[in-house]
Amino acid sequence: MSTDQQTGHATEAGAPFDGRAAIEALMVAPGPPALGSAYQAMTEELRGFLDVLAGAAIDTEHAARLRAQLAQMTSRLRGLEVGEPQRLWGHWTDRPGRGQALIPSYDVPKGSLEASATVTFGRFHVGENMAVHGGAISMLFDDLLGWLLARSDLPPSRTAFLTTNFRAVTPVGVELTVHARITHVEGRKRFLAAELRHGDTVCADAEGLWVELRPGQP
Ligand SMILES: CCCCCCCCCC(=O)SCCNC(=O)CCNC(=O)[C@H](O)C(C)(C)COP(=O)(O)OP(=O)(O)OC[C@H]1O[C@@H](n2cnc3c(N)ncnc32)[C@H](O)[C@@H]1OP(=O)(O)O
Repeated sequence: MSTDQQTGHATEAGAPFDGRAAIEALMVAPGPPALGSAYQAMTEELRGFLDVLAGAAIDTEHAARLRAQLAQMTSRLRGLEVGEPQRLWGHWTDRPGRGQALIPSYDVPKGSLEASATVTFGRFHVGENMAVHGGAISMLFDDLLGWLLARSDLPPSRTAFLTTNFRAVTPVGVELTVHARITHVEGRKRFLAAELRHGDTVCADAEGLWVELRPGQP
């Protein structure tokens, strides 16, 4: 057994990284519940920080002070860096948001072919003119549909394509509804669709293909 230098995953000597096994391993919480609660609270605080920072008009002195504080935190964390399978970020698969701040938190039930959830974008995700950035919306769809599949009984898969249509401006700071569904499965191919609404207004929708990973496929 050796360690993949890039990902930190344990591999049989000379064997390639196995993406399917890595996704399956993620279905177990990476630590005890107390750490999960603390980590989830920390990522929620981070989301709040990024939203306030993205909306704040700070002065030069404030920016310099913040930079110094962030640099201090970064250097404290440097010594704690681990490989991909050991990291905690995004791996709290037993909790809404999974302990990450890339996209807003949402929750979908396990084992279903479709799900609805609520989600609120903050100012960190603003593109311009108080509209949510289109890339953030696509990222939400990719994550949500991938997560719906990960929580289904189907074997692990990966996004092959994702097409997003932006139908109306997506507002920031208000609760939105998102609906995701697995529309059909053909062999290794899973076709999915999603819709993001603000009240009765469809803000965006998406269609995508996920392809089941073969055992041993990266
Ligand atoms: C804890 C979990 C957290 C979940 C939430 C997080 C979600 C985040 C999700 C991601 O960000 S995933 C990262 C973004 N995606 C990638 O990096 C994928 C990169 N691409 C690949 O790895 C491969 O291209 C892929 C696995 C998708 C497919 O390669 P394969 O070699 O397995 O597919 P193959 O060529 O055997 O094709 C299988 C079928 O799919 C079809 N196909 C593959 N790619 C396609 C494509 N792009 N468009 C249309 N069809 C496609 C292909 O034509 C064929 O159809 P048929 O069986 O009918 O002949």
